[in-house]
Amino acid sequence: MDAPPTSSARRKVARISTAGKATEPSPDAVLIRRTLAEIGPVADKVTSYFYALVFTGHPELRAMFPAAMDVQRDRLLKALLTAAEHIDDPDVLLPYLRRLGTGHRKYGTLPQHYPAVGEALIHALTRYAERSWGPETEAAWVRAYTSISQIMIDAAAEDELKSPAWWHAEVVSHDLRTPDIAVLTVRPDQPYPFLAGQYTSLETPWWPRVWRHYSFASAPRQDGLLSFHVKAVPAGWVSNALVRRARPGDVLRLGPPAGSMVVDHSTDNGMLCLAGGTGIAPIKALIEDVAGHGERRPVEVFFGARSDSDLYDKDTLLGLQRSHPWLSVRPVVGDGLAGQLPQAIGEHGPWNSYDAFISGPPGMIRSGVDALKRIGIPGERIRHDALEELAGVAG
Ligand SMILES: NC(=O)C1=CN([C@@H]2O[C@H](COP(=O)(O)OP(=O)(O)OC[C@H]3O[C@@H](n4cnc5c(N)ncnc54)[C@H](O)[C@@H]3O)[C@@H](O)[C@H]2O)C=CC1
Repeated sequence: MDAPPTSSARRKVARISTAGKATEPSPDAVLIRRTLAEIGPVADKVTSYFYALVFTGHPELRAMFPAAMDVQRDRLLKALLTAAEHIDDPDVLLPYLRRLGTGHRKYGTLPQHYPAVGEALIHALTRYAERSWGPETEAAWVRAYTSISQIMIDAAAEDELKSPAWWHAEVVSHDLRTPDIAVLTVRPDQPYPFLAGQYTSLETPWWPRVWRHYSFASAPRQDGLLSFHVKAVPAGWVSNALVRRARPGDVLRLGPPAGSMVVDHSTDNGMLCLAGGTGIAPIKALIEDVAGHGERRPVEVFFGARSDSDLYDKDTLLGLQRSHPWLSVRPVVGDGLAGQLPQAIGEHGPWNSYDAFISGPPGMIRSGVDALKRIGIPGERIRHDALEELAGVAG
């Protein structure tokens, strides 16, 4: 996914970030952050105004967004503001924007749509960042948006040469494991290359243009089938449709794979995996990946669930444990994985030569990262999906 940047993208970021090489932020970054600080408290108003400007100025763009603009509502604006905030940091910015650019292909985004969005952004900021706004600030934002949009456009154009904008995928099985959790297996209409531990975006036929992220629950398979573990969450458009409505024969759409919570096969470090609820799905994929590579590195899984019935995939995991002597799976049942986890991990180990993988609700990921750092695993050896992406997982 995060292929090396094109030379034109590299040039652009190099230009905007020259001053950022030092520890001091560049003058543009200072102005941009001042604007962001000013609009922070009125973010909701900025968001409504921004979308109203986009849709009234360019009604043809409305059809690219879902009918109900709840979660989707502030995604685009938030992504642009996040990118602007990191304008000095090409290491973060480039992979982020390239993913955003390729991910936007499934919405039907074209290069000619970007100026309309840029104009709305500048107008919304002019209105709501009155105190910090002026010609210099405006010029900094125009430069930032020009670079941001060009990187996204370039990434989409490059991706177009090698991948479809989306895949159709037919549901081939639907297994209701608990009243709220289903395991779905789908067959994509074209080969779908991905790595174990990654996730995709998924749209159901019942709620057009409402996309949610789901991790693959298996490593890539010979037969090309993909599987997902889905929990229906209250008011979740996509999750309820997938759990309660989807049946074999229904056709979903999938976006491109994303995520960097993948196995580094260049080491034989042990792997410490923490999973909460349906967060076990990508961990199961990682286990299959290690097994498929014929490796014998220790893999230790702590699988947290609120109750025994939420350990819906325990039998599969215990089956894997029986076949693989290097694998150990420990269910941790209770309300506070956060409270129990440090103790559970502390009873085992030492973990200093392990890489860590965390998957589950955002709160669990946050407290899991803290717990792992406390037992001495450095941040760069802890992998998890981006929390802002997970905000769109549930639902
Ligand atoms: N790649 C990933 O990271 C994936 C993440 N998910 C996310 O996993 C979640 C699964 O939901 P459920 O099965 O309902 O999980 P859940 O709410 O039942 O929680 C699962 C476990 O996490 C613990 N936990 C929950 N919140 C916590 C917090 N704030 N601090 C510490 N521990 C906490 C619970 O005690 C329980 O042991 C969803 O939010 C889904 O979006 C699902 C699949 C993949």
